[in-house]
Amino acid sequence: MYIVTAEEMYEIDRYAIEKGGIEGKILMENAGSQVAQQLTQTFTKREKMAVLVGSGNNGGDGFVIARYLAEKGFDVTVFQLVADEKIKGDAAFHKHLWLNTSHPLYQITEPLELKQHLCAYDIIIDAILGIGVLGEIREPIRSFINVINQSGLVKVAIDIPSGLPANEGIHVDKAIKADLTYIIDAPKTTVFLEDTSRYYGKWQVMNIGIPDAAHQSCNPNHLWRKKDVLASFPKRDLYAHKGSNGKGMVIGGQALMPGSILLSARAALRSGAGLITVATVRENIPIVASQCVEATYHLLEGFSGGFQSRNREAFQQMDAIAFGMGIGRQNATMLRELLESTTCPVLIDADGLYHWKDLLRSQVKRDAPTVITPHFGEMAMLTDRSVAELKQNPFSISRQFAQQHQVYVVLKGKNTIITAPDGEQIVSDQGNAGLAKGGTGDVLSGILLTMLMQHQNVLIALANGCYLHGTSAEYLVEEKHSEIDLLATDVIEGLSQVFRTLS
Ligand SMILES: NC(=O)C1=CN([C@@H]2O[C@H](COP(=O)(O)OP(=O)(O)OC[C@H]3O[C@@H](n4cnc5c(N)ncnc54)[C@H](O)[C@@H]3O)[C@@H](O)[C@H]2O)[C@@H](O)CC1
Ligand SMILES: Nc1ncnc2c1ncn2[C@@H]1O[C@H](COP(=O)(O)OP(=O)(O)O)[C@@H](O)[C@H]1O
Ligand SMILES: [K+]
Repeated sequence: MYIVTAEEMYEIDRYAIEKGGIEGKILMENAGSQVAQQLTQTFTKREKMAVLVGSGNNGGDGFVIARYLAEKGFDVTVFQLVADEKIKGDAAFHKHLWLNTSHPLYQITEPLELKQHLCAYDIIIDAILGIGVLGEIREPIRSFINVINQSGLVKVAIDIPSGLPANEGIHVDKAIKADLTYIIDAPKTTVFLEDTSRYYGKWQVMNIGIPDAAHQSCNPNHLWRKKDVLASFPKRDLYAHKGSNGKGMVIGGQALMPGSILLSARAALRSGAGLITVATVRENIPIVASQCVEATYHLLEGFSGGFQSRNREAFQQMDAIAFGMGIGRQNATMLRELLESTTCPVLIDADGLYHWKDLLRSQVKRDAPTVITPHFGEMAMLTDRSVAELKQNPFSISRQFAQQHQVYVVLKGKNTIITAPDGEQIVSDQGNAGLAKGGTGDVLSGILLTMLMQHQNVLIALANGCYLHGTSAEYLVEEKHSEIDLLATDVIEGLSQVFRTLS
């Protein structure tokens, strides 16, 4: 599935119309008929529906929806919230078809008038403003939105809740707070931001027959789904041996933090790693080894001094390395030497990100992929921005940072945004609030480590890893646990069930 900005959506429509030869009127017919079909399955004929239409093509969708609902015997009325002359083109065409049905059309100019009418209805279909909204919401639409939000009725938005911008980085002035949104063709960027996602309510994407070539013409971001994992997940070879399933190392764990490295190692093993070596300080080895008997151990030397040649030899045998879980914030020497002396992918997480920040000013020479996995707080630290600024612009800040430093960025949150050094982006929206606990990030690092050792394409490996992590939490909360009691260790155990659905 794709994720689009408003500009990309217009480009996709243009391509479908000009190159695909599908007229805009037909796309609008498809959009309206698809939404109407969903509405007839979700609501009953006892519920009275008010379709509110504005001046643009979003309003055009509204006329089509109303026509199909009426055809199916639903009690539906259209309220036109703009002057007649504002309705043009494809929307005017579909308004004409609605008028031909001889069902009523009321033109409303006053918010109070709308309020009085709405008393007689159960459901509002919001087709007032779509992705063409620009600037401050003008009167009288502004007041209409207030009336709708205060109505207490069920609000179903078409494509996007009216007034909400499609793109990140735009202040929300005034918008409908929908209970449900039927998104046309592809989710818009604001579906994935903390502040704006709440306006959508539940959402569902309507396929309106736009050819895939139209999407590919503008190379939009991807939303990673099970079918993408199934198409890209490496198959186990019948004659596989532990070497062919990848050798990986997790480096971290101060004396007071054995848990994080243990979680990463166990998650890496549960994700199918051939061999995992835990590199940690002497005090941790018996603790971690007692709970992770499948791993081998490397005594980490040179923590406070230089890089030991024993370390270098061990690191160079690996297919991928994860660094930083519970390692403490002192001394970036080891990370620098690790990055410069290895040719395998290196993933940097947790405290390791503080070491990496120290290295940003000096040039670290590296040809192999480097992956960083910050949460929003760590990303704010790395980019010298506030968390609030990041939450408003996570896509553009991640992209700029990944391109500038030539790294893969996994920006973790409810929606995890994965960015390649060339700017390509994938979103993983799996998971739930049960993951908002200490240790789940360490589990993710272990899963990603294994994916990195087994997949040629780093971006896809990372997207698959995030899918496994989030889906494990979803299955566990559906069947066994709750978001309250779920622990990081459960997420490791839950991986078995996710893998079974992939074979
Ligand atoms: N071929 C297409 O282009 C298709 C478009 N579709 C629908 O068309 C929508 C986009 O259509 P449009 O580009 O006409 O955009 P809109 O439907 O969002 O309408 C834009 C109009 O809204 C008004 N407006 C904009 N900003 C405003 C503000 N701040 N305050 C008050 N009024 C404001 C202006 O009159 C502007 O011309 C999509 O969201 C989707 O619902 C679908 O029908 C599928 C096909
Ligand atoms: N509300 C949420 N919904 C979905 N996933 C979440 C949520 N909160 C956290 N996560 C996921 O949980 C993990 C937390 O990682 P992190 O904050 O690094 O934890 P820690 O460092 O304590 O192990 C990330 O993968 C993140 O995407
Ligand atoms: K709308």
